[in-house]
Amino acid sequence: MHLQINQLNWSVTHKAILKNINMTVKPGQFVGLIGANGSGKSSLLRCAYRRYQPDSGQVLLNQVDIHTLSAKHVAQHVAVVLQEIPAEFGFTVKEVIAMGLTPHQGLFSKSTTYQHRIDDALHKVNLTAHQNQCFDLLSGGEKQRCLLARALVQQPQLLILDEPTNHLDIHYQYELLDLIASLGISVLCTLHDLNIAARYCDHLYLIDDGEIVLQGSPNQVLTEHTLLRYFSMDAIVRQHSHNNIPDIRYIAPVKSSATSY
Ligand SMILES: Nc1ncnc2c1ncn2[C@@H]1O[C@H](COP(=O)(O)OP(=O)(O)OP(=O)(O)O)[C@@H](O)[C@H]1O
Repeated sequence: MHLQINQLNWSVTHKAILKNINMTVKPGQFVGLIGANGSGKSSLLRCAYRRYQPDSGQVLLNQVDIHTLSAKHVAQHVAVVLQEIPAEFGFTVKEVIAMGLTPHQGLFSKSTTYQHRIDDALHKVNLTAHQNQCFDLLSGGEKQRCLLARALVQQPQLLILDEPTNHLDIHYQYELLDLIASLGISVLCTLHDLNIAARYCDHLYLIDDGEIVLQGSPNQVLTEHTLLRYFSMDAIVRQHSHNNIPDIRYIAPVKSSATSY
């Protein structure tokens, strides 16, 4: 799926949050959106999956304006995993995952395909043993994996993820991103861990105060200069010898007006 964002602006109570955003996610591309806290990453994702209506500009899915498409049509092609984990669901893990099939109901309900998709997603996120447990009783990381499984059963062509590694231990951070990368679908994903962004993303967009200020390959974007200027971090950036991607070693935060104690 091809996602194109053109000259998008979005504001809240006259405060501009997103300013003239241009962005492309090509079919099969894993695109990372990085930036400091409050820079506009989640807001941009919300515009991308049509939760927010921009003041101006366009979000195009395969060249069609997303706001001319039905919610059901969008949900059949785009799956979203957010940072916020629902507090009180009252459903079992399996039931939560089955909710991902709602946009396809009628096509798959009660069929073996329906069951197979759920079983496959449970297996992929290693939650088969928890399938009949109440979602509310899962750990934070297990909830995160369950919500990813709910997105996987949708079999989306575009996956939008807001900090998918939140709550995950280091093993599951890598395992889940390996899984997402192996799907071969278009991915737009916010990430705070820049070494993980370097490893998994084909292309990065760096947002600062609502504006895209840099874009390119991880090697082009993740430089010592970028880390100092946009993240106020002194760091040494080398290249991994085996895969040529940036390897960031942080030294110390640089005190700025935003980080005065
Ligand atoms: N609905 C809203 N009403 C008012 N302000 C908002 C709203 N949504 C976002 N903002 C503001 O827009 C700015 C960007 O917020 P956003 O959540 O997009 O940042 P972010 O880059 O995702 O941050 P973080 O890394 O901390 O998750 C923040 O200053 C936030 O307070």
